Amino acid sequence: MEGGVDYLIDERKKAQFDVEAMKVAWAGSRQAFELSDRIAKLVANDPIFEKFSRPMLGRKELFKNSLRKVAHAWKLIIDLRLSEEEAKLLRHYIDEPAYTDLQWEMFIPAIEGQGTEEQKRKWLPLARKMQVIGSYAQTELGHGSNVQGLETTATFDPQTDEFVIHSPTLTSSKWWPGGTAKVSTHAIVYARLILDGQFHGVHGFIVQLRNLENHTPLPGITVGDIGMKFGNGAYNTMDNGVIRFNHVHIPRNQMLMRVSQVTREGKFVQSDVPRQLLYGTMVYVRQKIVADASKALSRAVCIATRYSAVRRQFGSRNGGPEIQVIDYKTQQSRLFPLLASAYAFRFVGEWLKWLYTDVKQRLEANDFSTLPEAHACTAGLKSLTTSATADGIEECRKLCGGHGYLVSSGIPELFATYVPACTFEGDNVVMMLQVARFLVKTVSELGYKQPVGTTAYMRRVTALMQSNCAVRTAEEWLNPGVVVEAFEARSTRMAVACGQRLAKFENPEEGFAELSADLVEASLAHCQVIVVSKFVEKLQQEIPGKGVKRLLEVLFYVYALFLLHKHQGDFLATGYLTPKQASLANDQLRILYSKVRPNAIALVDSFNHTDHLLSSILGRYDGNVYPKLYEAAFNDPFNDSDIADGIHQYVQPMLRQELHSAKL
Ligand SMILES: CCCCC/C=C/C(=O)SCCNC(=O)CCNC(=O)[C@H](O)C(C)(C)COP(=O)(O)OP(=O)(O)OC[C@H]1O[C@@H](n2cnc3c(N)ncnc32)[C@H](O)[C@@H]1OP(=O)(O)O
Ligand SMILES: Cc1cc2nc3c(=O)[nH]c(=O)nc-3n(C[C@H](O)[C@H](O)[C@H](O)COP(=O)(O)OP(=O)(O)OC[C@H]3O[C@@H](n4cnc5c(N)ncnc54)[C@H](O)[C@@H]3O)c2cc1C
Repeated sequence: MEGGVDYLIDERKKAQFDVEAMKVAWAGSRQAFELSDRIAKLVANDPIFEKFSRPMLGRKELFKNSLRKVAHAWKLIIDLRLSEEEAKLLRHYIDEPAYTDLQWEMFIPAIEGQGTEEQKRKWLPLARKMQVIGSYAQTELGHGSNVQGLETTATFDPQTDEFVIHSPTLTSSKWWPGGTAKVSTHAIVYARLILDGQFHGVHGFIVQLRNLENHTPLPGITVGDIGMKFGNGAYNTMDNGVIRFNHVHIPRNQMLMRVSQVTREGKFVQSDVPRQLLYGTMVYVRQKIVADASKALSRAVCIATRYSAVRRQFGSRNGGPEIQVIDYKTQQSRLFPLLASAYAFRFVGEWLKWLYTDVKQRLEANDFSTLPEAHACTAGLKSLTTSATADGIEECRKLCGGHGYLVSSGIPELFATYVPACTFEGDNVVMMLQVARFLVKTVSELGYKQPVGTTAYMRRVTALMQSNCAVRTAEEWLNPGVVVEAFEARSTRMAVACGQRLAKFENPEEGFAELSADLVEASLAHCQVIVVSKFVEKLQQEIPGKGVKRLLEVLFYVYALFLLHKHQGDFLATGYLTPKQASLANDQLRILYSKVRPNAIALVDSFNHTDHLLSSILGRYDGNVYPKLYEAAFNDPFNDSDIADGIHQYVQPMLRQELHSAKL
């Protein structure tokens, strides 16, 4: 049976909405759609950006090939005069972790956020022209999450007007910074500031690592790669490094001094800027990671959905075709919530980008009032979206059955590249505990301070604690107000319950540690309120195109009611829902799946992913899966010869019972 092509043609005819308009809704605007479409095609049509063979390359070849791609991309950026936004898209579509990610997403933002005007004037033009290449060296062998526990020291030497950067212990070795092992010429190194024997907190320092002429490490610097990482290809295109400093001297003006300054005399000056701004780069990157989650999840979902329409299994009658696996209700109940999550994450990512831009403008004007909210939102949504996306990619692999385990399905490499997002830029549990601190504070202040921003719903604490859900039929769940209220009530009740239990502890920190598992659950509930509410806000906007808004509404209900079903224990335990109401939500969910079904292929086509980006035989746009799987198997270099190396040496002696005399 080779009819995958016909199956997808038939599926596309079933769509009940305007796919081109949905592409625009997904992209955010027509202009954003046209821009990303143009850059995606530019990459897909350039043979240098080929990536299908990546998992078969050895590490050195892989890395060199990655350097070649970056150089080619930089040449394109210059030749075609691409803007920063276009260059960012180019990096996205090349789809290969590389040192430039650190340059553009961490080194430059760190200088922008934590540097003085003078430092920005000096370093940013150099970095933007790639005349210096920078990385972000915060994590050490012994500490990653606990930034205040870092051991690297930066001791001021008043004689020379320099800082001495030093790694006093093995565990103080910088460990993980991307781009550092082989490429970066500079790094922002986070170190303990020591002035006249006194510790003044952890700060960022611009440290030159390599000679700009011959690329050798500078005296006092030992640098190398930390070794192969999870999966073939995947994150191994990145040179994550280890660095050891042996009393390396840098000029005083290379400490990032927007937050605090060190004078020529070696005096510490704390400005009005809050210390937390030192963590500002992480807020920026967490926001970006949330925006990227929908890109990764939508890729996996696109592959699994197209393949589920092509794949047939069981149920043939009178010699007719078997059932498309997408028609199994179990397949739908696993796949469609992921499809809906991709859209939900897309919209919350768009909102978070707006929030970040607003906070950034305020910070530039020395208004720090919204920083705690921005920190809680970026930390929490980073945790929620990356955990769900990593789990979702793995679920998509299983939805593709055995073929999903093939590298040529595109899923293993996507998974291996994606999963570290649950750890980097803040371990997901550690991040949820940051949200918990914010929530606990909000709840403890409820009596005298009105919560604002994403916790504003807790102003209605009395109503949310006392009233119960009024739903009586499955149909009544199709009301955004009813759905959002259910999430708000559950979240408020969980947060208040945590607050009440915490109040019983004499030592609040001890109580926080003891209740931390419950606090993480309360934080997740709050973050789900944000995602659900932002989806509703999106639906309140004008969304042009036949049937587009209706389908997005269906996806909203799928997302929200699936979460409600998954976490029904919380909704029932907090007493907002009755078991009957939870069961009605589940009945509605089944009805919603049947509304998604005819539109499923068109909904994943609306992501506008090229075959190059998907790099998946199962997810091909044309559905021509089986012939191409067969072809790829025989194109694998392992099939170059019928007789593999080692057969004559190790297998044949066994067959001939001559192993005793064979040389092994
Ligand atoms: C393209 C991208 C490639 C990505 C490659 C990967 C790169 C990396 O991974 S770089 C390394 C990233 N590292 C981390 O993310 C480390 C995670 N750890 C932390 O962020 C922090 O250390 C912490 C937040 C977990 C704890 O910090 P600590 O100083 O111990 O802070 P407290 O818990 O005592 O909190 C003090 C106070 O500050 C608030 N706060 C913490 N972080 C931020 C922030 N980023 N922005 C604003 N405010 C922040 C925190 O909420 C506390 O507030 P109060 O409760 O009001 O005191
Ligand atoms: C692919 C990749 C790229 C990276 N790139 C960079 C980079 O460019 N620059 C850089 O500086 N760093 C980088 N990192 C490092 C990364 O930021 C850290 O690994 C991350 O912040 C987690 O810290 P950790 O490794 O110390 O984990 P740990 O904190 O040691 O976590 C181990 C376990 O302990 C738990 N845990 C820790 N603290 C607590 C707590 N307070 N309460 C409850 N549980 C806790 C965690 O949940 C986790 O389960 C990278 C990491 C990876 C994987």
